[in-house]
Amino acid sequence: MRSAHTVEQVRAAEGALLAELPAGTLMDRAAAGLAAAVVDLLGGAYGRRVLLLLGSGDNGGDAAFAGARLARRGCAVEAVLLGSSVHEAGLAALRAAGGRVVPGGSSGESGPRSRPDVVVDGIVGIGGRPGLRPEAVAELERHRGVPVVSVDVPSGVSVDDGRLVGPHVTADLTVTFGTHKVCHLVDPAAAACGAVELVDLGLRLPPVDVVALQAADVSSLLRTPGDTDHKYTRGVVGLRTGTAYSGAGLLSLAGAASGLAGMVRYAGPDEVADLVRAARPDVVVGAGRVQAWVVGSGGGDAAGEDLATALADEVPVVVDADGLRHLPEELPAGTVLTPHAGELARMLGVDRAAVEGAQLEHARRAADRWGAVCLLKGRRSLVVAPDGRAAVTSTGVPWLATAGAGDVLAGLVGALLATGLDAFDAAAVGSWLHGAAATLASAGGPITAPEVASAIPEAVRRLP
Ligand SMILES: NC(=O)C1=CN([C@@H]2O[C@H](COP(=O)(O)OP(=O)(O)OC[C@H]3O[C@@H](n4cnc5c(N)ncnc54)[C@H](OP(=O)(O)O)[C@@H]3O)[C@@H](O)[C@H]2O)[C@@H](O)CC1
Ligand SMILES: [K+]
Repeated sequence: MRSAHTVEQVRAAEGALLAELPAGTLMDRAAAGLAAAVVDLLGGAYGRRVLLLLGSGDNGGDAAFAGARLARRGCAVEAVLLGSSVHEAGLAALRAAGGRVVPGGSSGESGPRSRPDVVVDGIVGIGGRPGLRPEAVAELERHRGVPVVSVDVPSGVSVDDGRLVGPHVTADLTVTFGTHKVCHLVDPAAAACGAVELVDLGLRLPPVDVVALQAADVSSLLRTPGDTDHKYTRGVVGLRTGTAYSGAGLLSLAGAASGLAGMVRYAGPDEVADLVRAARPDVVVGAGRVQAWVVGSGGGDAAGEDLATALADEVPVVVDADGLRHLPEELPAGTVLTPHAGELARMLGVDRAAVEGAQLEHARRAADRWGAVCLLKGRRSLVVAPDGRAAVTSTGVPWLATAGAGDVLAGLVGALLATGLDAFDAAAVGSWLHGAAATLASAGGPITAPEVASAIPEAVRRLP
């Protein structure tokens, strides 16, 4: 499991370790990992040109000490000082190793002589305020097109919630220390990190609020049938979907009928039921006992009634699409809401752009407001529990942004709920498998929602 900690948690863990270790040990570990990552990126050290952008804090210190290591390995290292002060020990080490300070701004005679092979962003780390100063923006602009390695975090992003406020660095690689920070996992900041590499510092860290499941976590959460299981003990998922738009109903069925639950029931209107019979002989048509319901996908105006009927059964419910317009004041624990940014914006009475810019915050507001799990769909879908715990989905491909993919997801999450997973795990595992199935189906090319549903069993087979 990839875990992200808050700045406060990192500071506390760092403080405890600093008290036990000789001065400079942690920064030395950080700088060694950073220098190694830069060499990996460059494919070597000797003769490579490295430009360091140094701010006034320890983030600049990390970059300067890494620069000293790179200079000793034969890199030509130059540094532009962008802070109100500089990490003196780091700068002294850099100079002693042959690195030199050059002025920023327009390239004069004493400025950097040639285009660097890599820019190392040591402007600010976890002590930075969101946004960048104009000199930093100008310096970054000057080296546009050169690969950027950010130290700890891309400078300028909002570290603890993944928001982007004002200018920020967009990195190709971010080398972080001790643990992931929220901005490495949560969009939109996560998209500014590029690849993220974690350097272990030996910090002793507390339990976390934000995680990203990995394949092994999904594998251990998934309920696989045992010898004595039959279809009812494996769980029955029911769908009241497609009441207005039968296509969405069929897609939610395709997600639900991916083999994870023991049985799928369809309880929609007769004309859609006829289509279901023709398309899916494995689906049982007609209402009956279920362990979880899926409502809302393609529900249109009937979604409110579908939701009320499903809630009356007192089993967990997935509420998707049109169902989200009919939420009661309170929902039972065990409900999963699956909005995209536009739907969440409407639910909370805010602009879509506000949701997209602060995804974790808004998903938490909805989870808290309705006492339900909120699965906010996006490039990195977020699953948030009413107590604030969050799981970020790191699987998937941009091709997954396609009509009907959300209906498949709702059905899949319903099937997982029916197998007995709690709402948070069902949403997190479902979202992970949905992304993994999309990646498999895509193989680099375009995909359709039915193909994503068809690839779910293969995504499960490939789990460790
Ligand atoms: N924790 C750990 O375990 C370890 C941490 N380590 C490292 O330490 C880093 C944290 O260092 P830190 O605390 O010195 O803060 P950091 O982010 O470098 O700079 C803050 C200073 O920058 C300034 N400033 C603020 N906002 C700004 C802005 N938008 N734009 C421009 N400038 C801005 C402001 O100073 P000012 O210029 O305003 O005087 C402020 O004081 C951490 O990310 C990691 O790299 C590792 O060495 C190993 C172990
Ligand atoms: K940085």
